[in-house]
Amino acid sequence: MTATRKAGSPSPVRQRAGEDVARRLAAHPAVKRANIDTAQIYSYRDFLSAAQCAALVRLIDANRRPSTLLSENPDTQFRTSESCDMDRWSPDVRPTDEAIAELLGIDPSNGETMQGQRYAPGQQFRAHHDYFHEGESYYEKVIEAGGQRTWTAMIYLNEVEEGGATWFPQAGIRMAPRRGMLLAWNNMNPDGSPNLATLHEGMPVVRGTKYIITKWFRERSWLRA
Ligand SMILES: O=C(O)CCC(=O)C(=O)O
Ligand SMILES: [Fe+2]
Repeated sequence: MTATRKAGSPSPVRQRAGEDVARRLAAHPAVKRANIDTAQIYSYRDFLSAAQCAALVRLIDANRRPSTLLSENPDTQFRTSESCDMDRWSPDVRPTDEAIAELLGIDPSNGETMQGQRYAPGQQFRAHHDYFHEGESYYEKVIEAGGQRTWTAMIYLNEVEEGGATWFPQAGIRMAPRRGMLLAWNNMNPDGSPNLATLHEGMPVVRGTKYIITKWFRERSWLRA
């Protein structure tokens, strides 16, 4: 694989989304950019308080079901966690949901439903891209509502005794879960085409349980009027 290989088409709208959000994050005193230039990856250490994290963990425990994948995958071990949708209008969810959109400066309606994820020991989410792959059978359908995914935001809700790091093998970044820490990255290149270097995985939990929330943003409004 060469660095010039393209994973999809460029887009002025997604180029703008990359620039606008990056400018906003760069101006935020609590946000740090990872020291790499192949991808835009940012962290914010204490984005949520311990109490906010605990409340979201309780919601995940109450609503979890096996996680799913968009494309059929013969590897049954690809994503073995449990997930739940977090109702954006619920008073327990709305402040966090809106705070993420506000931090990134993205219209909340571009955000998909926030998901909670829970990984028990041995559970993982193998290396994948969050963007939609052009040419996949699901592509036309998912693009209809909101278009391509641009930014991902993720928040760790607890500390994990061992394992469960988020690893970007191509970018060379590995983040250990830390309660309250938010990670955000642009899934696109500067020209708005999908960025192969955003490949990432949720490594297997070894000891403890890992709780996170994940929020994916689209290039247009995802909510239907
Ligand atoms: O569990 C992780 O650290 C990564 C989760 C992830 O990649 C996702 O939910 O898209
Ligand atoms: Fe992901």
